Amino acid sequence: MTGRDEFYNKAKQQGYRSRAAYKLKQLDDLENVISGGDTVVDLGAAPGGWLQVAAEKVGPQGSVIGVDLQRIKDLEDEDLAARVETIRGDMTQERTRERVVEAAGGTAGSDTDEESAARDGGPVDAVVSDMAPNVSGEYSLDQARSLHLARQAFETALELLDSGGDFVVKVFDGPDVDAFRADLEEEFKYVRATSPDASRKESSEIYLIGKGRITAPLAKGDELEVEIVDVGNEGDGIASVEGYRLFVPATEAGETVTVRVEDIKPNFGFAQRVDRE
Ligand SMILES: C[S@@+](CC[C@H](N)C(=O)[O-])C[C@H]1O[C@@H](n2cnc3c(N)ncnc32)[C@H](O)[C@@H]1O
Repeated sequence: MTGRDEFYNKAKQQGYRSRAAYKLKQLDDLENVISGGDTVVDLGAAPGGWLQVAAEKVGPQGSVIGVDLQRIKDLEDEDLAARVETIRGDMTQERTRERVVEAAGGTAGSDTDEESAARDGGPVDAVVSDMAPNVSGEYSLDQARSLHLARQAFETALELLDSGGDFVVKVFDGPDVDAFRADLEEEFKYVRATSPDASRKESSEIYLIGKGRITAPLAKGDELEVEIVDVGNEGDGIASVEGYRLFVPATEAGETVTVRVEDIKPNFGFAQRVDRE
């Protein structure tokens, strides 16, 4: 029996809408991305296999928002259906992304969504994307389209994910995937690449799992007093704010200085001392 038959038959027997349901189960077994009570956004959700699995895992206190170009039929199981909201739309369109943010309880339409989520975290615990383009058969084209969809999912995740939230994204493997992974690594505690057993053997798809979205405890423009606890390789002083590293030029270890935050990255930031202005 091939892998295809095994998961296809299992899905039929167990009432899942797609064999893909087992991929999400395997990804979740590996990295525990969905817990009871979570709010989950499922991108590229039709026909709904991942939606069924996600709705089971979030339990009665959780909720799942599924988005697809195709219409997604309501789940047959009433308990699961009550936890699921679906949106029909194209995730490459800003309007669809706004509808998803609204459904998740965020404030859509502001340019600062991503910036504020980078500081305070957003309303969502996990964003999972199984989006895939219609394949043309020309691999380099399909791969580029798949990466484009994965990047759209990543932007949505940055807008929506709470601090500590997780991201799962499918992408067809190819040369630019390393750069995409490096971008994820800046935003999450760690990133893992995997091909679940339920993926067809001949498939070139991989899933990247970003675990633990990192958010900064500070925002650009904040002024605060910090103690310089160390000096970096470039000679800048380093302060620690709730474990977050802030680089402050022209300071020395042991000094207490007032600084203004100039730039914020997920892992570290830059500030200028203002007590000498
Ligand atoms: C592999 S299927 C998803 C299967 C699903 N995870 C399941 O378990 O049933 C990929 C889906 O991505 C959707 N998709 C592709 N491009 C999209 C886009 N721009 N916006 C929203 N959905 C998209 C397709 O319509 C398709 O339903």
